[in-house]
Amino acid sequence: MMTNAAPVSGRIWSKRRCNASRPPADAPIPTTNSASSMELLLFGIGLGSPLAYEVNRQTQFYPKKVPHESKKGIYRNEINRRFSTTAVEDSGRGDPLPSDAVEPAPSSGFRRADAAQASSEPVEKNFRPFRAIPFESVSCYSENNYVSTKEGGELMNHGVFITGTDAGVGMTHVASVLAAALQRRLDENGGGRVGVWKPVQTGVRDEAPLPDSAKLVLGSGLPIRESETFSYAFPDRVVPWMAAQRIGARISISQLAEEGLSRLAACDRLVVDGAGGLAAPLTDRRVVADLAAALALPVLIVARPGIGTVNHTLLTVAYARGAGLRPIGVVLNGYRDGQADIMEENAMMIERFADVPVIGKLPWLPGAPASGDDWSTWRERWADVSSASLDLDKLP
Ligand SMILES: Nc1ncnc2c1ncn2[C@@H]1O[C@H](COP(=O)(O)OP(=O)(O)OP(=O)(O)O)[C@@H](O)[C@H]1O
Ligand SMILES: C[C@H](N)[C@H](N)CCCCCC(=O)O
Ligand SMILES: [Mg+2]
Repeated sequence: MMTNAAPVSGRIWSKRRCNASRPPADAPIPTTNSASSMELLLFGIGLGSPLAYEVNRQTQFYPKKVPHESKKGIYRNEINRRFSTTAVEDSGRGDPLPSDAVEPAPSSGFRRADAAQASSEPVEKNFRPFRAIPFESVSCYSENNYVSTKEGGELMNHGVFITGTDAGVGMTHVASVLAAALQRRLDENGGGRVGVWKPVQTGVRDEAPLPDSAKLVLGSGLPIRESETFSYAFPDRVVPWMAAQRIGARISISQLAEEGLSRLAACDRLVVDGAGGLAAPLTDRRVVADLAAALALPVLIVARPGIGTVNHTLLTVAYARGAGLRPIGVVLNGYRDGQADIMEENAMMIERFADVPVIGKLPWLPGAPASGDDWSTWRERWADVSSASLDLDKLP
């Protein structure tokens, strides 16, 4: 259940506070190995959960044991409560959407053992996800908030939602490169703060490669803590809805929208790293496009440079527009030797048929660090490449 009644004292994170809490420019960039122990206890603390969590010393934010039977919001990064302006009592399944978008919640939370029961529930036919969450409903999230819908509309001018034509096309890579480039440009023009946000990430495990939240921090070089960059993290590398369901959790779009608006207000530029692509399901009836629409953010589409990308990109642009989103650009990422000609042809066709500018053509730069080491060298190499390859003037 979500209670809208009392704003939580001290939860409103204004721009002023945001700047005040920003580490000094010469502070060491926090890495996954430098967060304090308090910052590591993200799950359960503050929720009164009796469960004790083993903190993963590698990624330092994900509990080693995922307590499937927990009813509290163990899958939600509670550090991000600072971005929440309303008191939230987590039901363990996330919260229903307001007004007519309210969906019938199952009588008990999904558990792994209940998967058969969950899948036997009636499936709504002809379901059109992004029609069900009109932008006006964003005002619900702002009721007790200093961000009004109108201001929220203006905020879209300084945020960008990164999506892609497929999983693995380089969305997180482009998001971190873009964040670094935007910060550099702000620094050269009187200062300001760029934020990065990963609303939902999957495949976060001890043995897995770095999670996207870590890549965003290490790849952008921004002086921010990884623990503050993501909201939901799930162990299985699958579609977010399924990843949540597998541990008996449910992603709350309304909480993410509220959090996103507060994050937008708290920095000068916000780069949001989506998940999977616009049509990737986040819940049983919401897809990534719904989140971008709730935030009213323009979308930047990351696509492959070679064969197949024209079709994938035009489909993504059409889907974005159908969802009421504004595609502001395409980045063709990872072209290799010998691919320049086909990439240029593809860029021309994408611009012609989709009427969206190709604002970046990023080469494949081998040698991305697999672990947390050597990122500063990698970033320096990328700074030169990306400043020549991205047209930031085409962004809001
Ligand atoms: N231009 C590039 N040069 C070199 N390596 C790259 C480039 N783009 C992406 N990569 C590498 O390719 C892999 C996939 O990129 P990335 O994680 O950004 O993809 P993604 O679209 O965010 O994937 P996911 O769907 O898993 O979130 C990463 O290991 C990343 O470092
Ligand atoms: C696991 C990966 N890192 C992404 N974040 C989520 C994958 C979404 C896949 C969407 C699909 O299967 O069409
Ligand atoms: Mg990614």
